[in-house]
Amino acid sequence: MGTTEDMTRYTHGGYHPCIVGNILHGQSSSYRIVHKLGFGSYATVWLAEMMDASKAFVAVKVSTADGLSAREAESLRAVQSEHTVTLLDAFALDGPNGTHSVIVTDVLVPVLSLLSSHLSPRWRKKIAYDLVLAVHELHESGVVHGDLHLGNVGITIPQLLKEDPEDVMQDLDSHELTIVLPVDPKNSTPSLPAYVVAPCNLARYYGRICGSNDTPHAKIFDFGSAHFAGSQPTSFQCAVEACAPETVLARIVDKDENPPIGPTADVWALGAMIYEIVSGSAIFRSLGISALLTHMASMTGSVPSQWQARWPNSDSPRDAGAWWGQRRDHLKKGCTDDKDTDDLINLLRKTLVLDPSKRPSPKEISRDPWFMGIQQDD
Ligand SMILES: Nc1ncnc2c1ncn2[C@@H]1O[C@H](COP(=O)(O)OP(=O)(O)OP(=O)(O)O)[C@@H](O)[C@H]1O
Repeated sequence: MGTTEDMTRYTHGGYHPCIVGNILHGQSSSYRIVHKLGFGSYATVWLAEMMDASKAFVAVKVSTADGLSAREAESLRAVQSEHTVTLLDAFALDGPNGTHSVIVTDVLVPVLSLLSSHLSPRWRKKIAYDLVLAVHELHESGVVHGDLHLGNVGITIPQLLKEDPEDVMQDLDSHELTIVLPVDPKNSTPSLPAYVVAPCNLARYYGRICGSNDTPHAKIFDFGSAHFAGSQPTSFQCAVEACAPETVLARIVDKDENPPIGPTADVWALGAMIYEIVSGSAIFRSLGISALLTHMASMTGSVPSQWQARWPNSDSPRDAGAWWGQRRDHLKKGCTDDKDTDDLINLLRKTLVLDPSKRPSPKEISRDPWFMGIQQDD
């Protein structure tokens, strides 16, 4: 993905042409757009100031006008917990490209933008623990996230509410704007914004005002693929680094365009996220989805009997102990000592199990010895 969204998506059914200074009128307040936070396939996300006495900063996610994100607010309402992004407002916005679902939430610092910096093992473990609790709470509410990966995890930044809004704006990067000027004036259309804005670097701001000594508090966002257990998501998304084997099998071998995604796929993703939080890199780095099955079998050692006929090279000999042994040093860099590393590998091998019915529940994961010490903080 580039640093700004794909311009061709500013069309009917696509992105809303937001620019800095726009005011959006919600149900509980109005919001003045002051900067860009990010963008995805289904939305642009903006830093906005509430236009009330609080002048609080919020994140405003303006979805594409294809209706695919219409259920995000509904799922979020069902799961509100301290480990999911806080829903502050939800409303519809009519514009030149159609009707967009808008949700307003608290501002989070994307965790991926922080992982490369020096972070203590305890910091990493606390993030992992928050995610386990998040998935437990989601499943208790009957909701499956359906697209869990570290790109959808952020750290809260309560300091943002305490700082003077003018100081915050001064401390954030200045706006990097690219003018949108069609070569042929006849192609000018209200579907396009006057300019596109590069997202601000919230991680740098966070590093400056919070530092890495703070105890982090992680939350999950992007509920665009969330659905009630037993139903289907409106859109299929699967991040290669956290996609469950049953989903890969259905997609690649059975050619199912919209495979069912259940709670156990969230648990697989949890294992993949914990690996990445500690080691700093994804468990199946730089692989395409079609290569995943072979690597998953090497990691686990064998393929469940019910899948053997459909799994590529299912009967090749494999040594899962050697697979984990090769990654031990890498994982140890994010752990406190040898025991901590061994406990982590035990937890990962218990969680990243091919057969979905044999994976532990998030509650069981939260009681794992690797989390001892962190559990007592809660
Ligand atoms: N609450 C938030 N606080 C800060 N930044 C956010 C917040 N929500 C989203 N973002 C930023 O905007 C980006 C896009 O958001 P999101 O993932 O919700 O959109 P999407 O279109 O549903 O994405 P995808 O293509 O992954 O489905 C995120 O990667 C993140 O950088």
